[in-house]
Amino acid sequence: MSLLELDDATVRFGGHAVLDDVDLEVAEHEIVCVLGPSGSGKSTLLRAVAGLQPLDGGRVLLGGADQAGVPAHKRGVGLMFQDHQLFPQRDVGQNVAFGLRMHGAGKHEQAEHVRELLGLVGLPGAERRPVGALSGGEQQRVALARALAPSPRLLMLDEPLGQLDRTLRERLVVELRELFGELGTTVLAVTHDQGEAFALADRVVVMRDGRIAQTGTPLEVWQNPADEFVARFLGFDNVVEATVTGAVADTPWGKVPVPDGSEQGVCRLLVRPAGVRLVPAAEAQLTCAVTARTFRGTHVALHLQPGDAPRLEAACALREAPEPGDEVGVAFDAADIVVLGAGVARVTG
Ligand SMILES: Nc1ncnc2c1ncn2[C@@H]1O[C@H](COP(=O)(O)OP(=O)(O)OP(=O)(O)O)[C@@H](O)[C@H]1O
Repeated sequence: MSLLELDDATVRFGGHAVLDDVDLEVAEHEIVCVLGPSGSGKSTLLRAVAGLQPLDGGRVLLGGADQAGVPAHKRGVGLMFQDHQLFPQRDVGQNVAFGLRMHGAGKHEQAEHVRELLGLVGLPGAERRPVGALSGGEQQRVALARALAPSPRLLMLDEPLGQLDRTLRERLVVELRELFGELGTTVLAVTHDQGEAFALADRVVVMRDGRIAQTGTPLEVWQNPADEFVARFLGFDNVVEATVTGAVADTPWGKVPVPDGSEQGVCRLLVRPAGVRLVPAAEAQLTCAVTARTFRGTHVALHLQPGDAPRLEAACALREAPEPGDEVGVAFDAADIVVLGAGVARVTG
């Protein structure tokens, strides 16, 4: 049975549905990340589950029980917000113990549990440190320990690493995943950063205008974005109109191969940058001018201009990367080409 179930959940503000008939299930021990542009309804979804936002329609069930009328503090869910909301005048230990005191734990029991939690989040012995003297990453860990303290059956994180710098975020996200795995915590997190969602989640849910645009494992969503909106949200820009006949699509870039079993007819087509290969002129399907190249650490991103057809983004190894102004030959790989489902292209925020 699912630990959390949303059943046609709807929230309206001023007549506009900010959550629009949302169905979602989160299994016990699962880590689900809700991803979407600003304003797509991610925080509203969390608030509705937490009991901080009443529903205008549908149901939220926790452990199979309808939560209608159940106040936030009786739902057994933990919430951690972006801005940590620690109590600045209290020390680390008092902050972490806050939720325990609310649950009536004794002093000794509290101290023992706080010690354990601070060890878990990588801040052993930090009980007496003033919160104001901690770095952003340390504050984040304290906020996490505080949210975990009452052992919530569901932990909800709203942009948990939003304010931290990139290196710290990348490290913490790995630590969080390990920690949740060890503890068997069920997690529903929201973020607008796909890297964070993909690194943290067992399953991602992409939201658009209050609705779920796609759900799947990070790999499924990355490999097969459901539509143009999801593809563009993930940062893919090589999307054009095409007509698929058999194993070939007619595109503004010429004929490109598509995977076996692709839907036939007029469609939107995604060519992932990895599917644009630089080849010698004799093998080229298309000739392009290199207009820009950006070093991305693991690869080089190239902007290619093929005559008057739409610009193409390609990815290649540093040692093979041509210079801006060079002419290159291009061939396409079916494995990195996706026939997208119908969906109107628009990414906000
Ligand atoms: N209390 C409210 N009253 C009126 N409108 C609201 C209220 N709360 C949220 N909204 C609107 O609902 C929409 C969704 O907001 P929500 O905060 O859920 O989006 P989000 O995806 O979490 O965005 P962000 O990533 O910017 O936090 C936005 O258009 C927002 O302005």
